[in-house]
Amino acid sequence: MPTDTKTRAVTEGRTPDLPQTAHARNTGMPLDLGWVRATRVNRSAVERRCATLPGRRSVKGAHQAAWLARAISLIDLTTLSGDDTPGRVRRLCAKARQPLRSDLATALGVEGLTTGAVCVYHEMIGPAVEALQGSGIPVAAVSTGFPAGLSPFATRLAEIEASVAAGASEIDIVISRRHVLTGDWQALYDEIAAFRAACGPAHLKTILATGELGTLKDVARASLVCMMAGADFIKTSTGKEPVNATLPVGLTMVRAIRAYHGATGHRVGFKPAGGISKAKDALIWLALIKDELGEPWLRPELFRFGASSLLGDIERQIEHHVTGAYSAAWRHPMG
Ligand SMILES: O=C[C@H](O)COP(=O)(O)O
Repeated sequence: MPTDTKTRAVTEGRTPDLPQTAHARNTGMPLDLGWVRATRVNRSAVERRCATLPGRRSVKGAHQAAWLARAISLIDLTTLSGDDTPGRVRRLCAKARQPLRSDLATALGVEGLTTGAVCVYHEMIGPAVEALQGSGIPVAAVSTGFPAGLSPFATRLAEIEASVAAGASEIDIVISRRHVLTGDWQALYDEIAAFRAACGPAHLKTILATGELGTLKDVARASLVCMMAGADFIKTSTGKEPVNATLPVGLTMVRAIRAYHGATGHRVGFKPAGGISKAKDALIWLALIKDELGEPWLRPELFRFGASSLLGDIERQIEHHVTGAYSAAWRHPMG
């Protein structure tokens, strides 16, 4: 297909232009222990459903490029390394501002496309805020003793407040896994409600660290409790657990979001994170969200990928779509 035909098809099928309706924050609700304890998950049904996703939902050509462009707009471009430096964060922010090479963005008709956010540790908020000035791209900070979440409670609250004061408008907290593992739902609710209060205007993303929760039933119950306590997003993983974002965990969480929306009218966002590094996997996640939650969730206010290396692979696939050739992965550095 000649490039101009491809370009037109992508532009017609482009998806980042969804109407940006105002999104009311989840205000939470009192802890409903009856609902929490009655929640069950049929693991084999979930696994069967997930097994059908990769084959059934493959999109090709211009549609695939359009979905990949949409995926870029939904990435929390992340660096969470002990050796992060202001220079690395500035390079990452430059990538967030212009995630696609300009000839590729032009060919797809997505000039001005940016990632959904940049996600960093507290000490890197300053350089990120400075580098993103004027771009409208939010800075997200991981918090509350990320990734284990085992520092003193007062320290975790103070960390949130410090990150908001430093300019983070999204706070990715880690929950106390022990509250889930011991079934202490009141303690989990109280913790998340306090984190939400400490966030003030910043949006609260609650990381469940699902790889450490044991069962899908507890993933569903923890998801509900976090939403009842006022989470704006529920997020799978820190990226540091041995098992991170899996489709069964994702399906369980989005069904909890759907149930909560049905009961309260509040739309809570979803962020799969950790180990999502291939464009084809991003497409499967988007298909899952479209099937289970529908189009309203496919925008940055309600869906993000937490990913440090996904963008590079997406850029390679888009380059292949536009030019017919693949470039080496090293030509798409992140930071
Ligand atoms: O929240 C984001 C994750 O830490 C990123 O994980 P990743 O490095 O496996 O993409």
